[in-house]
Amino acid sequence: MQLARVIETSAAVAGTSSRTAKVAALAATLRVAAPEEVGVVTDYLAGRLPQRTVGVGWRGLQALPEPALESTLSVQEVDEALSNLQAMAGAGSSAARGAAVVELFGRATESEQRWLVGLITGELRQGAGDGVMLKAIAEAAGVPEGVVRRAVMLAGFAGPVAAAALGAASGADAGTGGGGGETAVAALEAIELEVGRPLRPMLAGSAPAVAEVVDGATEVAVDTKVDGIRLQAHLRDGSARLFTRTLEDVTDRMPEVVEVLAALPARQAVLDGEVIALADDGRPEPFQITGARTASTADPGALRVKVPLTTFLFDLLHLDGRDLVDEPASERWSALAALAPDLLVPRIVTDNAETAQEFFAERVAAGHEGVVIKSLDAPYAAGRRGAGWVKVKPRHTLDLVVLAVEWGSGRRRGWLSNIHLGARHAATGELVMLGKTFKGMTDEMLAWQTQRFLELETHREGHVVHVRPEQVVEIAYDGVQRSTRYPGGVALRFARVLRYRDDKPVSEIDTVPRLT
Ligand SMILES: Nc1ncnc2c1ncn2[C@@H]1O[C@H](COP(=O)(O)OP(=O)(O)OP(=O)(O)O)[C@@H](O)[C@H]1O
Repeated sequence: MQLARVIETSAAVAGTSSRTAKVAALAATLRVAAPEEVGVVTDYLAGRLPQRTVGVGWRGLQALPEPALESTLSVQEVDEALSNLQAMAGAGSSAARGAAVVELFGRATESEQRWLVGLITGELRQGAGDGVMLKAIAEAAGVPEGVVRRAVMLAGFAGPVAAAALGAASGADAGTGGGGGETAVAALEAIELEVGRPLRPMLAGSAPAVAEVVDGATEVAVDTKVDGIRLQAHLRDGSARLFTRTLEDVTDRMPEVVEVLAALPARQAVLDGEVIALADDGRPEPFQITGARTASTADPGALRVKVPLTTFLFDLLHLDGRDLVDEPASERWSALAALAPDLLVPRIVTDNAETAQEFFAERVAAGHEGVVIKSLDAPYAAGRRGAGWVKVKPRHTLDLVVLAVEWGSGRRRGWLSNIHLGARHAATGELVMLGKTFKGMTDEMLAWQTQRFLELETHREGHVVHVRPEQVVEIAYDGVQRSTRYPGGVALRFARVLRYRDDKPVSEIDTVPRLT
């Protein structure tokens, strides 16, 4: 497939707010991609680089060669060129890398150059969110969406799943007319959990109060919500590999966590949990401390002494040859409790709303973020924030993205201060401004954000610095009010900054909240 076709589809998806039209455009393109390239095409349309990084950043893409006049690049050629670049990232000289960039970009037209820069720097804004992509794969391969969702959970990414589904469908479709669906289902069902390969983590829905979830009739687990970093651990024969919520391998950063987990009495296991820095008295450190520790790749030997991490586990997805994802939560917990009794997240099981409320209050008083209330019979399911896990926190918060920032005045002269906040539109995936805030920032934060946002600057309008929408910020607010000023029709009441988040990609920020 020509790269131009992918770019055309990407523009069509970004250009419509209709979910159905987005799905149709994506499915039509996936259908005509050759089996060996459909995985890469899917990744590109999701704005994801299959190589994840290629050792070339924004700066390395500033001075590009003259664009080609005619479009000739194929998806496969681009993929090969990017794989070569990645291989050079470790070994090759920067001159050789520069030459490879010039060679690839010299063959690209102007719009292809622009699009490739977006792909490589991770800033393509094309509106092909996860849900839309899953639906498109299901439609193109003629299989139920649930089967695709499960395969993506287990494989971690949509690309390989599309390759399996559509590779199988195209093989079987020839002449049989419609037989592709069944073959594709079989191909998708053959995708299994693999110890060592990260799978998508289960996420939580949210509720404003414990009493709305605990109804007095059904027993549920009420877990402490530990405010650290999500961690998925894969144990194999005495070694452990650690992955973040976004499936990044962070094994080398957390030797003390590796040691604790590798010592568990299992040959093979996949564990889900949270790591956090605790103070000497056992109270959680502010999130910034855990965040800085886990983001740092510098000297883990020294960091583990200065800011040791404590591991809390809350789920077990595989144990010694047995997949547990489809088992009820209570079974998974029992197996986890037998395997790692000293690492369990503190929890109670109750059907009583008052008991749950007391536990919630006690956990919050102990410095934790809140609770996650879990159905005892739900399977482990990623991809949809459902009723299986519901989080309750003591205040309203949203994870938003910074769209622009204003130069401060008075005491804040010289600092970038008032940030413009964007949420994602639930239907279109576009970023929508919800308001501004300069509240809640410490001097340290002001200094940090001034530097950070100057790095992300795209252009200026008067005292407003527009930035690439990459920095996620957690905001506390008192309510949502109607607004004619902002395009989403709503604005946040008394928004204030809690912290900047680097552990969450912009694709997962919150959607525009409803009026409260
Ligand atoms: N006991 C627990 N069970 C499940 N998740 C927990 C638990 N303690 C802490 N967490 C964290 O809470 C998150 C669940 O909330 P959610 O799925 O909404 O993720 P999130 O969007 O990162 O939310 P938040 O910003 O509230 O942490 C998990 O990703 C995990 O990192």
